[in-house]
This record gives sequence, structure tokens and C-alpha cells, in this order.
Amino acid sequence: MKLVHVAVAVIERANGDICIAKRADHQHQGGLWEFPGGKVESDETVTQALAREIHEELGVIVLGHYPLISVRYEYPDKHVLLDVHVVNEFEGEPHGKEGQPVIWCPKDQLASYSFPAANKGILNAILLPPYLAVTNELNQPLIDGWGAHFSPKNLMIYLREELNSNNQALVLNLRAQGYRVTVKGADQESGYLHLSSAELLATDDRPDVNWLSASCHNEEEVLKANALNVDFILLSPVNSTPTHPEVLGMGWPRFAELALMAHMPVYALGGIGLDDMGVAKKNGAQGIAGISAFLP
Ligand SMILES: Nc1nc2c([nH]c(=O)n2[C@H]2C[C@H](O)[C@@H](COP(=O)(O)OP(=O)(O)OP(=O)(O)O)O2)c(=O)[nH]1
Ligand SMILES: [Mg+2]
Repeated sequence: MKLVHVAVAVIERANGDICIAKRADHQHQGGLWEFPGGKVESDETVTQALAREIHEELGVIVLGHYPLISVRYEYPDKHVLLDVHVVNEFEGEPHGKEGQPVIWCPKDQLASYSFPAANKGILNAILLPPYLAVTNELNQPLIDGWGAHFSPKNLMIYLREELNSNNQALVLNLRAQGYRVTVKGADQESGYLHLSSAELLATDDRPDVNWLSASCHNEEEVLKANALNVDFILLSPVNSTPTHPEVLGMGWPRFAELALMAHMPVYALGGIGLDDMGVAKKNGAQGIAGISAFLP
């Protein structure tokens, strides 16, 4: 099936609200809400298509945008490549020029609208931060170091240790400050659950949590994450690491291929540092994850 290339705009106004519109019933995925946009014509760049579609559909002039995520999704009747950009500078007030309902929606309420299935990854990309710290233990100096560099909006945490009497108060305190914290093992009441790649491959039905993450290293695991509707993945190792120098990294070109295959935001992990945010994003990452990289 031919791949339909689509330019999609996540238009964000100053207070953080996002513009969504309702697709007409007769359209593909009709009756569902969408981020405005449309097909990239053969003689257009994505930037040109984005500007044209947003002007045609909403009467808005795009002045500034940056890439958020690319999602390749195979509907039974159509294969799409959604090239999604945040439009953060624009002129004019969006209105439905084709008669479609258009509203501003606070980010934390987006999930209560029905979108096409391909949009789950876009929603998650809007909500998730750029940095993910992976740590084997929690202690106050580590937390203070994070606090000096990152806000809860910029950093989430994966603790590779089960909840216990030593770390529970620290975890709860971080969550109270607004950090998203996933811990190892059974902690499903928190709404967060992480699957190792072995657990991912051994799981047939999506566990009932708000935020399901998984570690992936190859195509098979990425496709399994798609099938389970995992919300975000850690893809590693990009480069070889000091602790496992014998394991070769996949490198950025392969990372980019697998990230495009993934329906959800992908964090780059392994042998990279905070300085690699730019190259990670250029290769389709939501952001970067790191163990040593995040130690103050
Ligand atoms: N615009 C947009 N399209 C989406 C989203 N999610 C999603 O799966 N799609 C799919 C539905 C369509 O198959 C395709 C986009 O096509 P479109 O109908 O917006 O294209 P267009 O504006 O050029 O419209 P048309 O002239 O074909 O009616 O991408 C989304 O959030 N926004
Ligand atoms: Mg459209």
C-alpha cells in the first residue's frame, strides 16, 4: 500500500493549550478529533505543506515550528506517515474554515478526546519530558542534583529497584513534586509500569496502567512494543558503554530507522551524554536517557 505523507500541526498557544479539530464524518478516520494538517503534495516540503494546510483549514499563518515526532502507522485501509511539528509561533486565531469544530484544549485533557489510533504516540510525545534518568538507587544528593538542573516537566525517572522501605519516601516525595517516577517491579497502582525487553516479549496483553514503558534493543522488540501499545520506549545501546565495551552500539542511523518504526516516543540510551540531545532529536528521539549522563 502507498504511504501517505501527512504534515500535522500541534499548535500550542502561550498558556500551553493545544488546538484540536474534529474530522468530518466522510473523511478517513472521520468523526474523530485530530491535530490539524493534511497531505504533503509531491512538489512540497513538509514545512510548506504544514503552512498551506494550516492556512487552508484554520486561517492561521505559521511563523515558527519544530519537529515533535514522526509516526508511521498502518491502518487496514491506509498507511500514513505523520510528520508532526509543534507550531509555537503563529498569527491569527484558529477557526474551522471547512466548517469543522475547532477548540483549544489543555494538555492534560487531550486524553479525554477520541483520536485516530496513530495519535496515541503524538499525545504521549506532547506530554512526556525530554530527559529520562535511569538509576539503580535513589538518594537525596542525587535528587538535589537533578533538582538543580531539571524541572519535573523536563525530567522523568526510572528507578531500577523495587519499592522498599529505603526508597519509598523519596519516590513519593518526587511524585508529589510532579516528577513521573517508574520503579522496577509490581507498582501498578502508581500508574507506571516498565517492562524489560524479556518481559516485553513474554507479555501478550497490555497491562492495565496509564504509562507503560519498555526497554528495546532491536526491531523485533520495537514491533512487539507497537503491538502492546507501549507508551514510550528506551532504545539501546546507541553507542557502546564503558560498562559493556564488548557490546557494539547500533549507531544513530539504525536508531533513526527503529525510532521511525516505533509508534511511540523513543528515548535514546547507551553511551550518550546530555550534549547529545540535538543529535538524538535529529534522529527521531523524544529525548535522551542515561545513567551516568544524569549523575550530577
Ligand atoms: N491531519 C491529521 N491527519 C491524521 C491525524 N491522525 C491520523 O491518523 N491522520 C490521518 C488521517 C488521514 O488518513 C491522513 C490525513 O489526511 P487529511 O484528511 O487531513 O488530509 P487533507 O487535509 O489533505 O484532506 P483531504 O483533502 O484528503 O480531505 O492522516 C491527525 O492528527 N491529523
Ligand atoms: Mg486535513
